[in-house]
Amino acid sequence: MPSIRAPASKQTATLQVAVKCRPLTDSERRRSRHIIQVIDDKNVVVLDPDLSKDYLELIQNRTKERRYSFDHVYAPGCSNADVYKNISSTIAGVVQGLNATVFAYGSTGSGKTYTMVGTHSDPGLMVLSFRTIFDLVKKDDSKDTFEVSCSYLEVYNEVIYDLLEKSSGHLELREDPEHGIMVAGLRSIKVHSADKILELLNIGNSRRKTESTEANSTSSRSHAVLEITVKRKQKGQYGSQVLRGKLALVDLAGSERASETNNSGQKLRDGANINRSLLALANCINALGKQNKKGLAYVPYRNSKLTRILKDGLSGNSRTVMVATVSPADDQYHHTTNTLKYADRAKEIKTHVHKNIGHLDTHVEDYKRMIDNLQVEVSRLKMELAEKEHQLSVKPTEKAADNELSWLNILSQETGENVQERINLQKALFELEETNKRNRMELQHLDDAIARQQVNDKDSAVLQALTSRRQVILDNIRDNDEAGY
Ligand SMILES: Nc1ncnc2c1ncn2[C@@H]1O[C@H](COP(=O)(O)OP(=O)(O)OP(=O)(O)O)[C@@H](O)[C@H]1O
Repeated sequence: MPSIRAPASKQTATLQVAVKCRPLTDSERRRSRHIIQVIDDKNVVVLDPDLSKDYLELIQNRTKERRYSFDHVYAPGCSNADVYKNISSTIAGVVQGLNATVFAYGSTGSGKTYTMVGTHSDPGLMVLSFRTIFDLVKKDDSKDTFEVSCSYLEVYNEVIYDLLEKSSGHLELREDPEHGIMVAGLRSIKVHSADKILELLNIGNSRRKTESTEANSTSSRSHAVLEITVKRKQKGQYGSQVLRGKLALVDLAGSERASETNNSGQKLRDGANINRSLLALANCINALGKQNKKGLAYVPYRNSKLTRILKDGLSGNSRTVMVATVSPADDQYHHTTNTLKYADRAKEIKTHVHKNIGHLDTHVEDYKRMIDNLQVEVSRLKMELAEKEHQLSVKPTEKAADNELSWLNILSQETGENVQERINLQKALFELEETNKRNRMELQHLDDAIARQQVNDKDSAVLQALTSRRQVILDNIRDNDEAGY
């Protein structure tokens, strides 16, 4: 028997999109022009720095500015606390059993880490969020009891690591029918104060892969996800129930163009992997953004670990905030307009929010999951131990055999990864086929309705609407078919 009750009602929410423009850095101030004008708290204009276009624009009578509107726009003088003011109610919902996701999206050096983590004098959205959670728990005057726990992971080169483990092994994603995507073996630590989470956040950040790149001296080379779970136990007249809210705070690695960075070797490979998952994210945003207007589009979540982890935040049970970060420097124009293009599409994304209500037997599920995680951990430790013991007992003459063995290990690991990849592809194809099956059904209904209109009603406006909808669905089927190749 599933312990989480089917929600009585789901509410549709629209992804909240904010744009934050950072100030010019000292070195940029010497060499760059400021090309962003924040008109008011919802509108921003980006000036095209390419002066050679002046004449062309003039004769085409087109403006050289691009204007965008978002839920919120923050000028360079705004602090992280200013951004937080507009999302604090979303964070507060976590204490009431609702899920929330906040992610920063932008090119390298645009201010994502500054926004999410912040500094001592300007704490970021991660720090402000868990302060709110503990304030609300402390101020709560009901008889409810609370349990707050925290996990912190990074996705680096398409591999998941636990940032709260000193030497974390590779972690795998699992699909739990009840809880969705889970990371097997990820530590979740119970915390009793905001200071404790801050301590864990700092420890995790010190383990995070960062590098000095041409574009940013402390560039994040991995995507980091801090997850805070609040379990609220309520004792009522007829028994107890548990509300479980989950907050995912995401600091993405910076996208960059290989041609701009002068990176080579490992840095170049990192960049390619970072771009691969960011491209997958952009493709998901694209597909979800047009879903509303264009019927069912295939959403390629399975193309990267990052998009699988963010799936709930992008379309499932979550109130979600995207903070698009941009630099005002003229040499960042293409990055800025690219970020704003995706931010603009993200405004169309809908999620479906409901409270996570469980009864006390939810604990049984928790224990099952904990045992599951512990088993993964135990088998990992056993393997490490066996490997160490083996290394200690190997004599020099056995070195060759040992090399052979490690080669075989690598081969078997790679085979395992290949099999997993094929399973993922198979699942993706299955989802694609399902989407198209539903699109074809709608097409059939539309054809029937068009035929009826042509014979009976002959209302030209309705006929036109049906025909254009039919075209949209056909386009969609074609797009989806292309995605399947
Ligand atoms: N609002 C701000 N006020 C002052 N400085 C800022 C602000 N936002 C960002 N910066 C500065 O800009 C630089 C780049 O910021 P940050 O490291 O946050 O970028 P990023 O988008 O996380 O980059 P990457 O993707 O490469 O990790 C840093 O020196 C940071 O201190």
